[in-house]
Amino acid sequence: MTIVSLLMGIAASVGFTSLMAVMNTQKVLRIWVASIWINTLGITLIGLRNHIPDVLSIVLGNGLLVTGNILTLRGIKQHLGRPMRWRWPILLALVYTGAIAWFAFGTPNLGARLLAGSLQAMAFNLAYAYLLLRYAEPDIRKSCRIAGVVLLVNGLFYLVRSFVPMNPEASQNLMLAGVPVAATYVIGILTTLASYFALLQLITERLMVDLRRAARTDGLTGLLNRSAIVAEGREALERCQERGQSFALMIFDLDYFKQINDRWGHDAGDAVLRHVSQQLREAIQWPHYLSSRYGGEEFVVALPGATLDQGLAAAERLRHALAHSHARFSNQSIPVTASIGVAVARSGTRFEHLVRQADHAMYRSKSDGRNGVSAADDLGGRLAQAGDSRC
Ligand SMILES: Nc1nc2c(ncn2[C@@H]2O[C@H](COP(=O)(O)OP(=O)(O)OP(=O)(O)O)[C@@H](O)[C@H]2O)c(=O)[nH]1
Repeated sequence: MTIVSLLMGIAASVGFTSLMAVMNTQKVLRIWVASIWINTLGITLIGLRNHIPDVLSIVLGNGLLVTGNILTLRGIKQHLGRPMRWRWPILLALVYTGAIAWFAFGTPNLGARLLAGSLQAMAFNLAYAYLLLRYAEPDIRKSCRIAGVVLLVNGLFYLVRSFVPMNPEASQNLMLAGVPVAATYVIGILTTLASYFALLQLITERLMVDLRRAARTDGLTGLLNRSAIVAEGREALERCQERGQSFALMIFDLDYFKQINDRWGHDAGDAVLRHVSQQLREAIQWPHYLSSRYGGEEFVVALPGATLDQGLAAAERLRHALAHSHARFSNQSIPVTASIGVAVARSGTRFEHLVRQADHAMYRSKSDGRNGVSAADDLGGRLAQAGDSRC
């Protein structure tokens, strides 16, 4: 059984390590790989009981097992985006290792050591399960629920194990502890295997969420990309039309952006695009809006539920914020303005048509001197024009 545990530990450690090479964006995997290797080393030392000094086998072996559990806890907390408070786990580890040492050398008692081992494993597994079931974010909830249940079962298994009677003849030798204790070790191998699979599927779902997010996000600004705003904008527009709500859309294009690139360089241009996206996030002030980088220096913002006046007000806030803030790049201060067009959906308007209407309005802002806001043609023409164009 010791050999089976050891082989399983090595196989899991090697498997997780090779996964880490492929999924190198998943930082939490490194923590779990370390925890699995440490657990495997702990099991190996305990298994070598008759070949190495007791202090290495019993004390260090158990100390490594509890250290591995602390690292697993750290990984789960990181996975859930929660801070780790080290004090309690470390205190528990010290008390546990001290108790093991006491029941090995002070008052030798194999039964007490097995009980302490079961209780610490139970405490950690129940803590993992609680965290996963209680704090999962919605987009990774499915894997957290499955893993939470697996680890809960693992924790309950260790609770039951703490009541399993030991062969009184066993003295201090775990290998003679009797069939019921041996059976719990076999079941323990299976539940540990299940918990490794649970960790794996946590990582897999997180990876899928990250990939889905990357596929809909513009890498430079973190806003939605063009295909995502079209898909999500269409859905939002349909929902508003079904509920009889209005829906405003603004499109804006930075003014003379080519000159920024030519004068300060392409990296400075990128810094300006990031600055614009930051100003956009602060200025829009509308619930559930969708914002995107639609093309090179062109942005689209959808405002579900907004009327034309509300869309124009948001556009003017943004225009003003941009015109009165400079992007910073390498100690340089780069001025930037935008020309904005706003359109509002009529019943039956399609999203692409709304974008075209807003686009026409935006070009009117351009031809009227830039750094301004215009409403789509059938909505009253140009409404605002700031006089402080930077060029
Ligand atoms: N730095 C940087 N530049 C980009 C990016 N995407 C597009 N551009 C540049 O954006 C510039 C757009 O230039 P134009 O279409 O002439 O527009 P403009 O200079 O803003 O002039 P107006 O729109 O008429 O005010 C081009 O020089 C593109 O190379 C990007 O991701 N980063």
